[in-house]
Amino acid sequence: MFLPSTPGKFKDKSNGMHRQFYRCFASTSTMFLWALFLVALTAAYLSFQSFVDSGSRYFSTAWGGIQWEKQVRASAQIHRHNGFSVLVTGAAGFVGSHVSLALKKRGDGVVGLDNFNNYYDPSLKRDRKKLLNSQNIFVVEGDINDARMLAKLFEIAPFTHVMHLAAQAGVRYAMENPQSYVHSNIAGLVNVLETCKNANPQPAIVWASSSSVYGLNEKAPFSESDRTDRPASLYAATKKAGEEITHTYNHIYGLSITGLRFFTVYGPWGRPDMAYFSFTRNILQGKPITIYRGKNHVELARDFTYIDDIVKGCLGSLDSAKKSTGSGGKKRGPAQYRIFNLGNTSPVTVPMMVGILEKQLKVKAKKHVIEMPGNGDVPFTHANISSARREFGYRPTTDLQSGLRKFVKWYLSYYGYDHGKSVK
Ligand SMILES: O=C(O)[C@H]1O[C@H](OP(=O)(O)OP(=O)(O)OC[C@H]2O[C@@H](n3ccc(=O)[nH]c3=O)[C@H](O)[C@@H]2O)[C@H](O)[C@@H](O)[C@@H]1O
Repeated sequence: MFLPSTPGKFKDKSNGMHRQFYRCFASTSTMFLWALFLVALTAAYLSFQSFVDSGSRYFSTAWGGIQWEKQVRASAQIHRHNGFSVLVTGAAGFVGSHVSLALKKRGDGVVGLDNFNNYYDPSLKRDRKKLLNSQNIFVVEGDINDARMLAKLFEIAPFTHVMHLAAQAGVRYAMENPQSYVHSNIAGLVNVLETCKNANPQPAIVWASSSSVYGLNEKAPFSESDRTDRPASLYAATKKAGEEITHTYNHIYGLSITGLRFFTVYGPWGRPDMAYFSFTRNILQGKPITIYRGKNHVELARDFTYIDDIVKGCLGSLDSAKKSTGSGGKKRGPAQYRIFNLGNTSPVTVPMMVGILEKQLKVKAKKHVIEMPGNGDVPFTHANISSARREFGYRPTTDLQSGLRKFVKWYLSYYGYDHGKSVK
């Protein structure tokens, strides 16, 4: 039975209606029907609630519950004077795991977040997670597109900083799976920013852009003020879009933002999809490697940057980041917006990189040299790092030879000479 919401109208109805109403309730069968209706209503409500509560299932991850909240809270705990509480997205990733460990080591609170997707062998991510767990860093299994989960994290732990490293990486894979770049690097980024903008207090955000935003830029070395409007891959385009998107959140909501353009980061616990890593595996397995070459037989070159130098750059960025000025979605004044190159400043050609690997692995590579396919690659990268040096004393100290030595040592201890065969 529908009861009008306006009492006046209800009163205007005749007395007959009151009698009808009474008779209706007096009948036992009607009462039984009412009871059934109420039971059905309650059941429907409860199942709707449980559907809403299990929203995270949509992202095929598990989060929530008292135990989970306890772990988040403990992990976010700060253990040094004036320390930070940092949410690290992509914490089971290459850069994310290293940055998380470094922050924890100096006494900052760290909560990791990762969706453990299978872009590359997830068992490597699981092992990185184990490493973080052994240092009392809790890694939440969740997706940056899950707004409810992110809001919950901020409710439990008022993070001072967000180190946003979760992304769909890789330049050439963008041709195979373009949507994954939009999903993580655009939609996911916006979701992280939305959460940060609504947080009270708002955290300062440091996030990973990419050297690939320089695209077809030919002026070397690359400076932050150089053109970045000619990306050569969808990956680069999504990172460039991220720079514009973060700018709007800085402008409208007063979020403090620092974007870091990483230059081909390598090292222990690295990404198996990257050339130095897959070359190592193939060389050890006696399989051929494909070396791309530019037009007119020009060798490709990269400003390979060792992971420890990148970690120093990330921590320097966090330490020099000013506070966000807004709160609860409202801007209170202008906030800091920065972009830095984090490179090594000394590009090395790909054949030279292969030569270093051959020496350290003591195995000759079976090289297959082909013209660079039109797949989004750029011929060379070279960072000008004077901005980061000025701002927080960024000074890379590891050359490719020493860095690859450390990588090879790790690779052999992790996979062994033969285990490489079972790796994807
Ligand atoms: O600097 C960056 O911002 C980017 O660095 C790397 O991208 P890339 O420099 O292309 O790194 P690799 O995929 O390891 O390639 C390194 C070089 O090896 C070459 N290469 C790659 C693969 C291959 O089979 N053969 C080959 O010659 C590439 O053309 C490139 O010149 C990362 O994969 C990106 O996620 C990151 O954003």
